[in-house]
Amino acid sequence: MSSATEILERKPQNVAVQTNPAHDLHLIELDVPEPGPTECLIHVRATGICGSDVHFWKHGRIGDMVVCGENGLGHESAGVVIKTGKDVTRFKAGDRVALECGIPCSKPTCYYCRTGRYNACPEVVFFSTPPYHGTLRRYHVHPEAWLHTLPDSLSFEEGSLLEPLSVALAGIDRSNLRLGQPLVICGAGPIGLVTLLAAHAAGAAPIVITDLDENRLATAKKLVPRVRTVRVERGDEAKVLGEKMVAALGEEARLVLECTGVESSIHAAIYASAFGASVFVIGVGKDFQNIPFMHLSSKEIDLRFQYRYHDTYPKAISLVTEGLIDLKPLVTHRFKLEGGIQAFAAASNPAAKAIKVQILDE
Ligand SMILES: NC(=O)c1ccc[n+]([C@@H]2O[C@H](COP(=O)([O-])OP(=O)(O)OC[C@H]3O[C@@H](n4cnc5c(N)ncnc54)[C@H](O)[C@@H]3O)[C@@H](O)[C@H]2O)c1
Ligand SMILES: OC[C@H](O)C(O)[C@@H](O)CO
Ligand SMILES: [Zn+2]
Ligand SMILES: [Zn+2]
Repeated sequence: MSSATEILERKPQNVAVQTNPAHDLHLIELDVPEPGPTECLIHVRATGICGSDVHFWKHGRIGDMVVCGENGLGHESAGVVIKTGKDVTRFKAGDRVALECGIPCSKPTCYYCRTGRYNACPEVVFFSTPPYHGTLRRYHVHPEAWLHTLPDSLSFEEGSLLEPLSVALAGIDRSNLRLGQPLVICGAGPIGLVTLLAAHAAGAAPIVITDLDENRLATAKKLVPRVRTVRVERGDEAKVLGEKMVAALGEEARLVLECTGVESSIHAAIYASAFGASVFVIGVGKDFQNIPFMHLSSKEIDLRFQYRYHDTYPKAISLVTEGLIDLKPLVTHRFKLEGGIQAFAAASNPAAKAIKVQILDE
């Protein structure tokens, strides 16, 4: 028996981490699914916890994506193919893969799929976004088309971190960041930090990063020593905070990558911006937010947004394998699959000082 299929004998329990409308985060044991003709059965070896997983658990919704029943979490995953459907051509048992978790319809009649902007597909199945289950489970069936070969030089953890890196790359790409461009990043959570790594690789200079949390700013400095940090105090007035960002950058910002989704941080980003600047919001937050409308208008500031990503995995894999981006230092906590509940406790408790929590299975 190959080592890939031996796992099913050794660990037949398909343990998964789920939430529900009662915010009851729990482990459950599911049947091992059979792959369809164009699907692969994956042994999920590493899954990172995303802020949105915590959100679906604690708040039961992100915008109009609402937890309505039992909902498996996790969409930052990498693993090993253990079985293939009869029509699968690119993978075999034993192959190491990163999972791209947004599965668009891919129909030629779908404008967004046909034109390549498949993150906008209205029929997308995004694993872990209600009503679809997530990949935080031992065994998961995934369409062949949305698996990416994980080079041997990359660990499963790095494979799972390609997902938040994808978010950052999509934002950076659409923001038109240029070599030598001064940049402000708001928020030094995993998304802000991955954005920092990518912006550093892309040649932004100088770079300022903000956060409320001193520990996260210290992590930013460790990752990119040349970054300039601005500590935000709760209750800081947005205009004053904007001035602090300008002082740290040495000029008014022409581009801000906003990675918190918090209203006051978006305001500060706007006040830090020059005439004609772009404030590019990657963070997600409250359904309705106020904006300093006349300030945006009189300074012709573009307020733009990013929703997930398309075509970023191959780029993300190249950037990591070529040594331009090192994702490994982002992982601060590791748990076994059976410790999934404790993993979520660490990811959601600021006192644990976690950046990226990983759930691993051998
Ligand atoms: N657009 C997308 O497709 C996409 C994809 C993934 C995640 N996200 C979103 O990106 C955001 C960041 O994700 P994350 O995993 O880094 O979340 P996180 O909550 O771990 O990090 C957010 C950081 O922002 C900091 N922060 C909060 N208020 C602040 C303020 N006023 N000023 C400066 N910093 C402040 C927090 O201290 C924290 O370090 C979240 O809203 C997440 O849901 C968006
Ligand atoms: O990384 C992808 C994000 O977490 C998802 O888009 C989530 O915010 C909503 O489904
Ligand atoms: Zn996510
Ligand atoms: Zn489509």
